[in-house]
Amino acid sequence: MQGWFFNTGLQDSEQARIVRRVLFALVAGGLAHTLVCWIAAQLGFFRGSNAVFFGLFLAIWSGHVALILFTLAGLNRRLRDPAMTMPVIWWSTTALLVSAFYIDQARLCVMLLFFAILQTGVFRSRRRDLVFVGIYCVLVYLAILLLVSRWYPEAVDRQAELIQWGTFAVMTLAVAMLASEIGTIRNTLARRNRELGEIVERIQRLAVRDELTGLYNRRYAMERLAKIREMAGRGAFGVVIAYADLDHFKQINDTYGHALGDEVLRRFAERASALLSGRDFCARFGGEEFLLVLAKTDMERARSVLEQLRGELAQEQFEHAPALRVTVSQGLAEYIEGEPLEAWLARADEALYRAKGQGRNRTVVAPRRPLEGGPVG
Ligand SMILES: Nc1nc2c(ncn2[C@@H]2O[C@H](COP(=O)(O)OP(=O)(O)OP(=O)(O)O)[C@@H](O)[C@H]2O)c(=O)[nH]1
Repeated sequence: MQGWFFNTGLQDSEQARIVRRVLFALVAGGLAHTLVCWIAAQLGFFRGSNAVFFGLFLAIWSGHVALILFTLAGLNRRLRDPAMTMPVIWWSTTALLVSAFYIDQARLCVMLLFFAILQTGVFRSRRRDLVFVGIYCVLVYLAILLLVSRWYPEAVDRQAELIQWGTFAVMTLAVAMLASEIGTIRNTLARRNRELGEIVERIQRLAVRDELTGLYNRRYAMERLAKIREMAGRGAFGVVIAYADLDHFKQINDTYGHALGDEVLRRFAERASALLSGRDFCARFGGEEFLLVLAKTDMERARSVLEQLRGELAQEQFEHAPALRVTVSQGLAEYIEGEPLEAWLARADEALYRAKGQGRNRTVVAPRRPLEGGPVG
């Protein structure tokens, strides 16, 4: 039972689409079936009284209505396939077969409706399920012929009926092969779609992220920083930026190899990301240079975060380089109201330059200086 029932979390729009489809399949299909049988009955091809005819179609329509009510009540949501494609196909095929038992001269006409039923599943069902229902229909159709020719030999032309059955069986096989072909195309399309989705996801990621560290790339970081600066410019909050540059990184590469250099870059990214929160972010600007943006922050807190980062990095242990100690130089600059983005970045860069010049492994704060031609807060 567990395989059949579970909650799919179906959306309401999807459920509405399913209800419309089930309604259409059962009402339109049911009407077509009833009409064909009714015409056959008017032509005297229905073997049975009016009571049998009405009793039969009352039973068939009760089944149709039950399936419709089941869907309208939303109980289909709990099925593995909420669209109920196969249950509807199995039920409609059975209804068709039962009516075919009573209709002698127009039996094939009634059975041809099976292809209309089958096509509702071609795009939605598994090949195997359609093959099963095809075999079921062909065999039960044969069983009906054998029973009718045994019980009512005067009502059937055995040879003609068998030829019609053979044609029906071949057509069912052809439709099953077509369904199989469509199934293969569907599977290929689904796989391609999946692959395409993954590629799009990767491209979107690459457009904003640095592949090695997973941090934002320079282009995206600059976009975000410009927006944050705008908000800060409206007096919403203070922002501090920091350039961070790993010390003697070339030497690390030369001594331990490029792979370990990459590992160092990743560790720095992890440490920095773990320390930042909310709107704060860290981006890789290229090589071993990073930009950290600390929003809603004053210089005191920013400095303490950056010092913590420097301290944690110095404690990092590397399995393949136990003696390695990684240090970083950092230059901080707090946003001054009205300051252009380039000037703000240049101040942070100058501070970093000074940190390097003063012997590295330190954090230097850029002085707040008046803007040319304008007051500074
Ligand atoms: N492993 C690795 N190395 C990189 C990557 N990108 C750039 N580099 C290397 O980073 C090194 C940067 O060296 P430099 O600019 O001389 O800086 P530094 O050795 O850190 O010296 P200072 O910054 O003055 O302390 C170069 O050797 C680059 O080849 C990368 O993605 N992975």
